[in-house]
Amino acid sequence: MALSFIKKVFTFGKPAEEPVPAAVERELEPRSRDEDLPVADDPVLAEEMDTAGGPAADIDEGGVEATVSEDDVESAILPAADQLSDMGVVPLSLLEAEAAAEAEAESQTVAETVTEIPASVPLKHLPHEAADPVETGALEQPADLEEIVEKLPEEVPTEPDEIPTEDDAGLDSPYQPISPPAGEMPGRAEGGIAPAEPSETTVAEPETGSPILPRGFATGPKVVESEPVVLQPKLSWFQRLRIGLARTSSQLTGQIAALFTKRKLDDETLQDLEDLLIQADLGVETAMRVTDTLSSERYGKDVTGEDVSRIMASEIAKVLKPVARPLQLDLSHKPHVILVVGVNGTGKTTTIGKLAAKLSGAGLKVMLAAGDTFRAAAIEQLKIWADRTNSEFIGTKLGADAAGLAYDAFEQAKAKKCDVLIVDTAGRLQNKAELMAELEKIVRVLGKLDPDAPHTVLQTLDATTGQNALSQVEIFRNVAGVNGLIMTKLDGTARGGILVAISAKHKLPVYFIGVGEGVEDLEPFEAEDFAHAIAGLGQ
Ligand SMILES: Nc1nc2c(ncn2[C@@H]2O[C@H](COP(=O)(O)OP(=O)(O)OP(=O)(O)O)[C@@H](O)[C@H]2O)c(=O)[nH]1
Repeated sequence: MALSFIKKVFTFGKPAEEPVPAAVERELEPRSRDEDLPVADDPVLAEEMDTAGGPAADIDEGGVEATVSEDDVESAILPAADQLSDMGVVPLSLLEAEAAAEAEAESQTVAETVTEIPASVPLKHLPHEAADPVETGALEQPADLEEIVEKLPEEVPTEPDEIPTEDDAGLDSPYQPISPPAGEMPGRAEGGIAPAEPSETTVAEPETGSPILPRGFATGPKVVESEPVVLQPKLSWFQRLRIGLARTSSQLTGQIAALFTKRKLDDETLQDLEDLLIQADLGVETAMRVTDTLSSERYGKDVTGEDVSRIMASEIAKVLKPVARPLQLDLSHKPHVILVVGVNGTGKTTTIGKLAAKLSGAGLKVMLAAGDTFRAAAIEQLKIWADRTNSEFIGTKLGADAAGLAYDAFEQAKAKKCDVLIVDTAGRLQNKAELMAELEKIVRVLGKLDPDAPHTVLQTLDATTGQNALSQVEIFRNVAGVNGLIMTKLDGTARGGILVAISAKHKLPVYFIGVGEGVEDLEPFEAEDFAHAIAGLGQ
């Protein structure tokens, strides 16, 4: 089963691409980066607190305290009993007597209510109406609810134990949510994360004699969830692709539909369509293919938006079919080295994690090498992916030489008999000559260990960058010998058409596409599916 999976996703055999030139001197001295990488600013919140002084002590002007008797004090503070009722104040003794009378009345009402319930009804089935003291009149319905709400304390004290912590978050995502400190937890009213409310089913206090358990454990019988868990139906890959490309396709088809409302196909409409397709990043070549085919089939006739979408899907598929190829793993090389390159934030590390999940899930031994030595977070992120995917991991200290790390990684992967070594690299803009030279060096160093290594040089492209992706491919291809592409972030962009333009221009294999941040959001690139999804058609 594992082998058939690998065959589906990857193809074994010698890669079709030219081997990377090798035999260049090894240069492994440590170096530091002189390029500024973007850093996130931490917002600082400050709160000022005012303290008000109390009133000054009652001391006479001469600084001598006045002497008064106890009786004087009492008469000065407490008015006479007959004056109290005029002031709307009831002496404490009267309040106590009233409270006692109320309590007696209440217990009588409850007793009456209980006698109305048939003895045969089990307690848990007691009708709410009968037991509700408001309904039964045992408690008076408050006359003015707002008045009561006003009297409630403004802030409900938060138990530290109720606040979810990083430990509670689980490892479903490689990015761990960071809980704010207890004092900064946003309240439910603000729409943020509210501290968990104590549930009736939680055992609040240990029974007498039972051990005190660590936080997160409870004693008592197994708690049954009160609400059934509703499982979301699993979407097919094509459905996920359609959803991911929805912004691209809805914009494109909406504009096409508007163009072809009650219009016969003439030169002007064809020109408008060509402009529209170019603006949608599909590229001049593909735009002209679509208009030529449409013109030869329907010139002078009525045309609907759907007619255009069908022809567009068919022409896009013709461009994409030659590049939709599986990633060839040559397992006669152990390890098969995949070097992952690309501009900052294009999804290199995430894609490596997704690839490692597929490969190790199919039974291959994988090693991940943290060649992005500029960002501590990138090293940590890759380590998390390695742990999640049961892959071997090799990293080095921040600022160390990336080519040296690649060299060590190759030797370790070989010693550990890994099938695949995937080397992450720091993101770099294609116009930064020095950083691009570092990539060249990584390729040279790997080539000293195996003349064919790196066997695959994968470039990740962020679909949201649009036209800029075209020049990214051009330069990375020249410097690092890119021989395969993965396009990420096709979800949430209206610029998915750029993949068609890149395929038409560079004709490099497109192995996978990413339509989300989850581990399952990377799939082999299928030309027909992609063409249909982008044209807003069914499979
Ligand atoms: N929506 C979406 N987000 C993605 C996809 N692939 C990656 N991302 C997100 O893009 C962001 C950057 O991804 P990384 O994997 O860190 O990118 P990188 O190229 O390694 O970044 P650098 O190390 O800075 O060069 C992260 O938030 C990822 O979760 C995708 O297919 N769809």
